[in-house]
Amino acid sequence: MSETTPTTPQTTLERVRALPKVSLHDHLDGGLRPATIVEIASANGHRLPTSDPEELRAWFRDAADSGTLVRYLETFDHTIAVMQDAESLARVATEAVLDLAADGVVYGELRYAPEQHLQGGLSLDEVVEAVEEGMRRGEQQAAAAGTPIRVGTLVTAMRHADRGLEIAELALRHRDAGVVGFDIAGAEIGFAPSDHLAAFDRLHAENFPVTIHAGEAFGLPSIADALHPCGAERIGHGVRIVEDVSVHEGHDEHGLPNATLGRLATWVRDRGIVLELCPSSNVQTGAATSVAEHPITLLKDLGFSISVNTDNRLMSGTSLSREFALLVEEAGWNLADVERATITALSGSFLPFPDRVALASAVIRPAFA
Ligand SMILES: O=c1[nH]cnc2c1ncn2[C@@H]1O[C@H](CO)[C@@H](O)[C@H]1O
Ligand SMILES: [Zn+2]
Repeated sequence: MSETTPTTPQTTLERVRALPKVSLHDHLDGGLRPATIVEIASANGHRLPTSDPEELRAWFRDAADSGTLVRYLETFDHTIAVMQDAESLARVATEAVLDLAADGVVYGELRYAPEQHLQGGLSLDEVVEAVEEGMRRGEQQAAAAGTPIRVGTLVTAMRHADRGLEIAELALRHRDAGVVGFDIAGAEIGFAPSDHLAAFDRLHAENFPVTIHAGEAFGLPSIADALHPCGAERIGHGVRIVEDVSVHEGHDEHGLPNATLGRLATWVRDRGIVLELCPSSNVQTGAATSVAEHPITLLKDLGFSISVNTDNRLMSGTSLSREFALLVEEAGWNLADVERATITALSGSFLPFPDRVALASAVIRPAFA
């Protein structure tokens, strides 16, 4: 950050917000506006911890600050409860697109698990149709507001449930209508990616891209399982790949940390597997101690393909700009690091290749130049 005026956290945040960014890992049901939750809950009778939007915003952040993934995930009961009819699903999707666009995101992938939105009588296909409708509306409104954004959705299956293949088929049915990829999420310990191998095999037989949450609450075996039998194109989180990296004293001739990589970490780095890292979320679930000490900075310095993400903007009280600003303020990142992570995210995205090239050359490169 080379300028004569001193940089403060606020100015860093504003500078990063003005730059075009790419978001790969953002849960639709983890990013609702508190006022929207209050409004829909009062209409559908769902009881919330508080009906004051600002108190509710704080409640989510505090409750998610729990130290374990399982307790962090309990907070989703209150967002999922207000996403059970077509109108609410479309509204939440539109607002998510507008909120990303206002934060300077120019391409985003939003994920959610359709199987969690059936309590009001919708079918799986109706859930996906409502979300896609809301996404298109969001894109149109963002363009009209002068903050153009393109979004794709990732259809997620819950790893503890037994519907992987059915959800994979659902994703395939909507692949030309906005669904760009497939994911599995939920509690990681005890629920291996290969429990859903039939889904991943089916998707790969149809040349459909997959990302898998792995290496967040469980370690290297989870990442290896996601990559090899399951063939994930990207890894959701993957932060615990650092358990296969030993750091030694000192630095090499380029000023980079001396480290030895195990076979799995070598594979992930050398194949350029894009990791969807989510610093603040990891601090809340206990996967990292702080943003300053988050392994993302070591992984960046060692040449891993890292992207920066929010995971759940509501639960972490964050935005993509804020995640980058924290890395700049607390972990020594500069704007070249922000640009590199943005280009990496774009390269790993499930957008068609010519669209990625166009976005990089017409929007991202010029803004950082
Ligand atoms: O960081 C995470 N790790 C694992 N699962 C998650 C994370 N964030 C959200 N979800 C889960 O994904 C579902 C669909 O969006 C959410 O309902 C939540 O249960
Ligand atoms: Zn996630």
